[in-house]
Amino acid sequence: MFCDDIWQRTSDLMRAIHEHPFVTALGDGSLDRDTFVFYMVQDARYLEAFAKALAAASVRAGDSADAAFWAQSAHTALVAERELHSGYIDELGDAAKGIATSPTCLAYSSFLQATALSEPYPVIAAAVLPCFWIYQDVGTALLAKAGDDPAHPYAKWISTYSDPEFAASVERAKAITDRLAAAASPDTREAMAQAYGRAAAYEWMFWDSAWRREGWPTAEWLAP
Ligand SMILES: Cc1ncc(CN)c(N)n1
Repeated sequence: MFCDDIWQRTSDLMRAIHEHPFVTALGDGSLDRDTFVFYMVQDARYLEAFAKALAAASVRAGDSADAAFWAQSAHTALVAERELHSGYIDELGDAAKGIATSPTCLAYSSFLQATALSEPYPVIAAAVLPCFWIYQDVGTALLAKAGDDPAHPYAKWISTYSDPEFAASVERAKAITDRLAAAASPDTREAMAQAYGRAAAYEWMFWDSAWRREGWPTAEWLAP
């Protein structure tokens, strides 16, 4: 199956994600608050692009149940996930507005939007899959380590991505992607694997860019 294969092929990257200092500090609660807010600001912007890619998948889906799933997921990204973000971002108030969109956030968002606009439907499905699956994998691992402690500073983040309802949506996205891959030509299947791998790499880069609070190296000459 496509998903089993790709999970195997990206296992080194998954280990690096789980071991990244941003992720381990998120899990043990030691993550600096401003670093987390920087991440949340970037993520709120990223989610708009992600939701557009999901909406494109809905438009392109041949099957109406799949179309409804992608449209529902776009709604979840824009409403439920962003609600989680605004709770954390409100703490920073106007200062959040001054945080420039990072190069990595822009690159990942642009990749998803370009894929949504110009690639076949199965490739769009593969490109958005890491956004579901990797977050559920990380959320579940952090819950196992941190436990269900409401006093944990990032409890809401952990419970959002370890939620069984979110896990069900991941299973659905995987099932759709597996079905599309099974019916795809070898070239399309390879393009799906490339798109999945690229998005998974961007997932690591997104944590890393937040950890470094990545800015534009050109900022001293041109405001980003
Ligand atoms: C970068 C990123 N990737 C995935 C997710 C989970 N939808 C997220 N909120 N942000």
